[in-house]
Amino acid sequence: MIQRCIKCGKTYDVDEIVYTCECGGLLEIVYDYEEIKDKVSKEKFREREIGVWRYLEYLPVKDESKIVSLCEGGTPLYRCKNLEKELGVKELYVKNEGANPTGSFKDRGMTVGVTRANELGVEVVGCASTGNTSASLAAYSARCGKKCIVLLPEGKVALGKLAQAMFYGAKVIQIKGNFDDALDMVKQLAKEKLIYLLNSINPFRLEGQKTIAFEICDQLNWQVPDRVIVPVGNAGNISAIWKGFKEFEMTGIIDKLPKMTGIQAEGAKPIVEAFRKGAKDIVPYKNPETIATAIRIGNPVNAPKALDAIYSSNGYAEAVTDEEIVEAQKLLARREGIFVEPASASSIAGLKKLLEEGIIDRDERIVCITTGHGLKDPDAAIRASEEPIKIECDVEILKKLLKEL
Ligand SMILES: Cc1ncc(COP(=O)(O)O)c(C=O)c1O
Ligand SMILES: N[C@@H](CCOP(=O)(O)O)C(=O)O
Repeated sequence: MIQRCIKCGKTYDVDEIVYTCECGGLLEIVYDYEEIKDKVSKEKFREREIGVWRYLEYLPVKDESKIVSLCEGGTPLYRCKNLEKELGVKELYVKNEGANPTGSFKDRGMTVGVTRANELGVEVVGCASTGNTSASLAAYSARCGKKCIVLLPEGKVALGKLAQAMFYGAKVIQIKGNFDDALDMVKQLAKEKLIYLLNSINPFRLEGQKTIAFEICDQLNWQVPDRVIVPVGNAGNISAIWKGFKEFEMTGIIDKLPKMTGIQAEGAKPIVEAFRKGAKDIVPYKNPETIATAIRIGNPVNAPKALDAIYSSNGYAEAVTDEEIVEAQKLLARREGIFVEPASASSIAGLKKLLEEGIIDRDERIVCITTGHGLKDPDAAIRASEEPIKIECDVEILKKLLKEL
């Protein structure tokens, strides 16, 4: 197992604390896949609880006694027949990552990233966040008694997420800037070795997130979807999921790969713009803006990995408006009973748009990833809903209202 630069190929020992290559390239964890192939089987996976650690052989952990877990992963993969009818698509699933312990997919990354911190014996962990990363890191660091500092863009973090980071006991710092500014600041702390950085620039964290791909295959009884649609912000998740599918293919668990499709918000879409030009690099947004605060990111650190996932898989990238996001959020709640936060609904909004544009074939087997729970952002949900009706304590009035249902 080594850390390898995706740009120049330089390798680093796994025990070295390094976030990017000296050439500036992103790092990834590379394993001996022949060795993994000999150790794993579909039957062996099934002997373990479903969740991140079912796929232990693919995870960068040397000392299992150091694992920090809150039973993450094992999230439901819902077949969505009502939406299939509504949108006119043959086979649609939603992988609901809001069902994780702190309500987002970040827990998959944190169980591995914080385990890594535990193995290294670091005392202070930190991150910049639009909310979910901080909630998750605060919980996992509490679980193993580490100090935690989180930097948030003031006034732009959904209430539920802020409450979580505060309540789990992290040192919460709000800055007068956006997420990208906050990330620059914590990167500096990490460079000076003052914190162990657990944003998705850390390749160990992404190893946990790739288990979304493993679980999708497992839950579909080892069939592979034609397409996976993912909301994109800092672009770690789509990159990690793609790595997961590739590793399952390399080790003989599956025999095909899905088209990776990334969805950004209209006001924060540097990856979509790069994709439209066929470029490998993005032009960052200085002032990203969207109701989906989780993906309000102008300079996604994992853009090179995400663009590679999209190009190599023959996938696609599209942007959706805030109105389309809210409409999709309601659709998912009202047709399927799945309540997600706005950023999560962008995968559904993107699906709808790409079907209408004829980019997605209606016969495809599709998995949309919904990344965070609806209760993370109660303000957004209330703003998008009708006011509750207020009445006197009179059952006759109530009966009249019942008839209007
Ligand atoms: C709910 C939610 N959805 C999507 C994203 C985007 O994921 P990524 O940054 O890995 O692209 C994030 C955070 O980044 C998030 O919190
Ligand atoms: N939406 C994210 C933004 C940070 O992304 P990360 O994957 O690099 O930690 C958040 O929840 O903070």
